[in-house]
Amino acid sequence: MSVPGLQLTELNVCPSCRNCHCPLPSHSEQSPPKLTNRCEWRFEVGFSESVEIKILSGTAEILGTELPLGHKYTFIGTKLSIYTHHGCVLECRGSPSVEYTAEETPIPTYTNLHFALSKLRLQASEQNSTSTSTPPPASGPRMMIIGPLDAGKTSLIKFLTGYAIRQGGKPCIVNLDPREGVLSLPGTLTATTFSTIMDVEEGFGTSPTSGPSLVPVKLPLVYYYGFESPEANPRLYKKLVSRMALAVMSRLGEDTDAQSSGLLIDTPLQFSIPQNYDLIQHSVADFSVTTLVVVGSERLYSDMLRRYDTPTSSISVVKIPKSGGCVDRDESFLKLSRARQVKEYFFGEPKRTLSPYTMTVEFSLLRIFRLNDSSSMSNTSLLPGGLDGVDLTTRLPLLERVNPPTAMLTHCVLALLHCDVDDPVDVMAEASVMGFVYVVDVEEQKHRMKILAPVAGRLPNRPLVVGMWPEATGSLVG
Ligand SMILES: Nc1ncnc2c1ncn2[C@@H]1O[C@H](COP(=O)(O)OP(=O)(O)OP(=O)(O)O)[C@@H](O)[C@H]1O
Repeated sequence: MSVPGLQLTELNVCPSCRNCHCPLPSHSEQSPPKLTNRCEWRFEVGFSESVEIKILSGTAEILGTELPLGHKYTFIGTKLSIYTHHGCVLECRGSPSVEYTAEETPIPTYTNLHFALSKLRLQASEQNSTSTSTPPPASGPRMMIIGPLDAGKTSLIKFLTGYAIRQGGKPCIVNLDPREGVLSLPGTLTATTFSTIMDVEEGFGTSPTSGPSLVPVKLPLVYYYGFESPEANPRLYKKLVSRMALAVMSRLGEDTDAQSSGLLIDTPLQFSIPQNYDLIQHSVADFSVTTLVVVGSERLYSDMLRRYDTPTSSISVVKIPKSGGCVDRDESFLKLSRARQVKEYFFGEPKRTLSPYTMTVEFSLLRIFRLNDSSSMSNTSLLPGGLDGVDLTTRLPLLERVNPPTAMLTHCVLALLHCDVDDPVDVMAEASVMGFVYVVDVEEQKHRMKILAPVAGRLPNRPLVVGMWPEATGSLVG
């Protein structure tokens, strides 16, 4: 039971000395969990708890990132595992809501996949070092991971990224899943070149902020999609994927190391649904994918084999089992996780607090656009124009001006785009993102709104776009 207002939670009573009222942490300190070789210690931590973990001896890693001895890691609102190749002893302070040791783990399979990719990287690198042509002729593996919901796609990407970095690689991570933001907010598609260690407490790490960080920050290229699923607006989704592929390819062409390290592409669960296989086709073509990895679905694997494992295709299709540690995340967990991502973008996290800046802006100085949801036009055959077989969704503009802004925007996140306010809406929709602002309040009567921005200064004269994802959060201010 907690005390209202003080957010104090009841002390966990130690099971070994029922009445002593000592919190579990001190006891877990006395008997630290010991892991034998090739074991995973899986744990889950709620959003109202925190767990501190330290490796006391041996070797251990979290999704491919090695944990140094004696460093304290703090986890809040997460579901993870610590794996050891050779055994380790760890200290755990706090009480995870779930924790157990698993001897059956897919990590050796992940490791084999890493070494297969590593061989391809080495071949590309050797070829590039002997060639003088620009751009470098050989590319490392371009791998796309597909699979159903919570199959462990993102975890496998993190693992392969961690191992590639440990071998001195510079893989480019492309996130095509708008449900979760990688180094950005949910609702975005991103591409980031990773050459330094990931922050295991934060998932992939942190993007540039105005605060100091122990782990080197990464600079992502961000596009705003603004919906939860690619099915909500397939036209915009495909445009952004093509735009991103173009930018990524030209970036890799300028960097031989990144070119040899190749791509790791994460995809949303909708790719695994048969009626959306054209999304796989589109992304495979745009990114010139060479390896398609299917996680946790026999049917999807067999469908992909039929499509891509043909004598004329140069794509290899690989099957990877779903990890027993993958947990279904319920909607409330995911919602809290998204709200935390938005809050951390503006206010930082306990180890690195940020000071956002609140400003009041007149409506006349703002150009706000709303993304159109083309799924609302799916019944076009019932409309007069739909009878001639023309898809009316292609006639719907991608963006629509919100003028004047209404109270509906309160507590929404707006993306500030890298383009001109007078550009055509189709150009705007494909522009990359400069940053995000949060609408604190809309004063309709006074024709102005209060905005929270991550840095101080005048809002640039650029278009602001609002979508449906991430959904409006509760108030971040006050
Ligand atoms: N070995 C493991 N031990 C503990 N938790 C794990 C393990 N592998 C994955 N998880 C957790 O399971 C959840 C689902 O995994 P992950 O995000 O990798 O799946 P996904 O297929 O990318 O999901 P989505 O379909 O939502 O994109 C995550 O919370 C992840 O941290």
